[in-house]
Amino acid sequence: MIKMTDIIMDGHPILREKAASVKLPASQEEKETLQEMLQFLKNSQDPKIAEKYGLRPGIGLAAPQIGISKRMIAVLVTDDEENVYSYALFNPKILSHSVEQTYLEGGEGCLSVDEDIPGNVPRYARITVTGTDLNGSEVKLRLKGLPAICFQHEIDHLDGIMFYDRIDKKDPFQTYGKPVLR
Ligand SMILES: O=C(O)C[C@@H](Cc1ccccc1)[C@H](O)SCc1ccccc1
Ligand code: NI
Repeated sequence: MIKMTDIIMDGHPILREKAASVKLPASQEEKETLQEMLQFLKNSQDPKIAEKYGLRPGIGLAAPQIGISKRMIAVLVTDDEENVYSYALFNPKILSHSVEQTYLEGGEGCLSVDEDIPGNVPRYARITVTGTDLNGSEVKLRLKGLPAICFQHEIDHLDGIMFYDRIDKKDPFQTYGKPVLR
C-alpha cells in the first residue's frame, strides 16, 4: 500500500519534470500502480485507516508524487451536491475550459508540500477533461467546483507545476471570481 513515506516531497526534481504519456494499452504494472493511487486516496479518507497509518487526507494524487514520471492521476472528491467523483486516469487532458475563474477558499495544500503556503490559486471555474480509465475506456468529464480544482491541481503535477507557482506574488489574496468553499 502507498504510505506517506512513498510521497515525494517538494524540492525533488521529479516534481518539476513534464511527465511522459503512458503508451496505451497500459501495462499490468501501470494499471496496478494507478489502482494503488486510488486506493491510497480511499485509505487517506478513512478515519480508521488514516489514523493507523498516519495518512494525510487527500482528494487527488499524481504519479510523479510517488516518484513515477508518467501521466497518471487518481481523484476521489465529493462536490457540494454530495456527488462523489472517483477516477483513475491515464493521460488526462483538459480539452476546454471556461473563461470564468475560481479559487479554493482558504487556499490550496499539497501532499508533497508540508508547510502551509497562504494565497489564492487561480483555477478555471469549469473544465472538460478526457482520459483513459483502468478498463481502457475513454472518459470525458465536465467538471466545476472542487472536482474541477482537484483535476487542475493534479494535471499541473504532470506538467511540473506546483500550486504555489500560481499564487500572485504581489497580491497573494487577490480573488478570482466566486470562491469554492471547502
Ligand atoms: O497533493 C495533491 O495533489 C493532493 C492534494 C490535492 C488538492 C489540493 C488542493 C485543492 C485540490 C486538490 C491534497 O488532496 S491536499 C488536501 C486537501 C483535502 C481536501 C481539500 C483540499 C485539499
Ligand atoms: Ni499536490
